[in-house]
Amino acid sequence: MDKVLIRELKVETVIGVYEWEKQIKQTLLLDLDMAWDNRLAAASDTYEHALCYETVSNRITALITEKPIELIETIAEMVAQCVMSEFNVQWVKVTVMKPGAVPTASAVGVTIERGCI
Ligand SMILES: Nc1nc2c(c(=O)[nH]1)N=C([C@H](O)[C@@H](O)CO)CN2
Repeated sequence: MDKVLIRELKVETVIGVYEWEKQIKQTLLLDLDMAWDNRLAAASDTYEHALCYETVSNRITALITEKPIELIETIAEMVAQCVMSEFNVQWVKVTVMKPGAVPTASAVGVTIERGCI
């Protein structure tokens, strides 16, 4: 199955379980793999048939920054549900990384897959 990808989408937001985290913004990095049949867009060279990674990126950024969230698991689930319900994507893999959360790791994170191909 074809896919449309977003890599290392950087979102600054209030995220975390501890009190001090609720007072600051931190950086999240998101990777998305979205199942999408790219043949129609390619054959017609028509934007309307493409899954627009820019539109998806903007929507996800708005969604994540709407309100404070505690867990990156919640972010991953929100993003997956949004992409499937608003963009007609049948399968999505979402990775949410929180660089800096564990100083001795370059990043920590979660990955989920939702839907079926
Ligand atoms: N599985 C998770 N573990 C932890 C999370 C999380 O969102 N998912 N969050 C924290 C704290 O917010 C941490 O990032 C503070 O540095 C700890 N563990």
